[in-house]
Amino acid sequence: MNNQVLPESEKAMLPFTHREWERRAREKLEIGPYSFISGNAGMGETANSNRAAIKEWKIVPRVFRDVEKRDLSIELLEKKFSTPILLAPIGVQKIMHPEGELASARAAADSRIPFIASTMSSYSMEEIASVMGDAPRWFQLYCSKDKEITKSFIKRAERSGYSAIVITLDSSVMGWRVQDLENNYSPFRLGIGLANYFSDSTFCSKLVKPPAEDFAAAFSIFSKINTSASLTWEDLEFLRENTKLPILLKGIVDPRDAKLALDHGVDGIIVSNHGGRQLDGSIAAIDALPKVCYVIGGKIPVLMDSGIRTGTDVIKALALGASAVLLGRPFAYGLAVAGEEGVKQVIRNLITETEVSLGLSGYHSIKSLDRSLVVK
Ligand SMILES: Cc1cc2nc3c(=O)[nH]c(=O)nc-3n(C[C@H](O)[C@H](O)[C@H](O)COP(=O)(O)O)c2cc1C
Ligand SMILES: CCCCCCC(=O)C(=O)O
Repeated sequence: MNNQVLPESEKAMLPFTHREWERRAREKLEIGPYSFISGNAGMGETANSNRAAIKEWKIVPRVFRDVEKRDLSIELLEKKFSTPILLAPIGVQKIMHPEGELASARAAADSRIPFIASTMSSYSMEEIASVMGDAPRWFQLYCSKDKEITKSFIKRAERSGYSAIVITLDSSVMGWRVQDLENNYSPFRLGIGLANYFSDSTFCSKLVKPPAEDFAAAFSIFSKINTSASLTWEDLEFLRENTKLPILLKGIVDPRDAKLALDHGVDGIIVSNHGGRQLDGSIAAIDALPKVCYVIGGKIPVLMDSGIRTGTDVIKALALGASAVLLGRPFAYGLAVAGEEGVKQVIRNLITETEVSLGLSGYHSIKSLDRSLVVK
């Protein structure tokens, strides 16, 4: 599939619904990778709640309001974007397609949708940046136990044109992912998702031999320093001191944490429960959103992910106060099914459905959306 341009006949046959993308991805992938993407923590209750809660919110459309022209543009961190959609940080994309992040980053760049590159990417952040030209990109950081590595990642992200740092906080340890345990599957053990580490001079300075010559030793060191479970609010100071880029915190669902984030001067937060992959039985992200937005009071942007599948989901999240949403698994399935073209098609479908839903709701712009559009 490398660099493959799909023939028009195949493009026309690409799916429109999330269910069908997922079905085709399942057909295409081995059970290990497929379950890693689709799987959740524990009994999958958080993931189920994400969808159930979005469904519980209902749109109450308005009429006679001139929706001839519809404007999806937003402003975020002092930059203008043509839609309120970003691609969520998703690691290990080579398990979905050989071109992995390079394909999805190109698709995001083509649609001018910000791409958030994961720490656990299967291509390095520089390789990803190199296919994006000047298109918007952010870097998602898992803070390493080794602060020098964290610093090095931040500097590399700055040098390669990433314009914000997203720090994920809901993954101090890996969630209890039963399907991966049953399948005895881990992309990391296969060396996938470690590109940022293996291309890092600070990380490599700790090795006797380069990762290509002694994978076992490199993997063992990676496993020891990968993420830190001892972080506290004090560590934000260290991060702030080490970059002038905007910092967003991902994985906030409690309004008290939102308030702390605000008090600590972060530039944005992302309400997320990691799509239900981390803590099972936690609050649905969309249900956490209104209270978080209330305490933030519009002072910094509040983004949201976990369960966004359709244009109406986007509209609901924005009406409940989100400044923008992150698209997760839908684009991962698009990538698995048809590489770059699949991701482009998933994005196109979502943007078009969002625009149609905005108009049908009786609103002409994202800016004009308000809380009264949705009820439970
Ligand atoms: C396969 C996979 C890998 C992910 N990797 C990361 C990651 O490296 N960093 C991160 O912050 N979130 C990661 N996420 C979580 C997403 O950023 C996002 O929060 C989640 O996919 C939202 O849920 P949804 O896909 O059900 O909408 C990952 C999600 C998936 C499905
Ligand atoms: C210790 C957390 C590692 C997570 C790896 C990638 C990820 O975020 C995922 O959801 O999978």
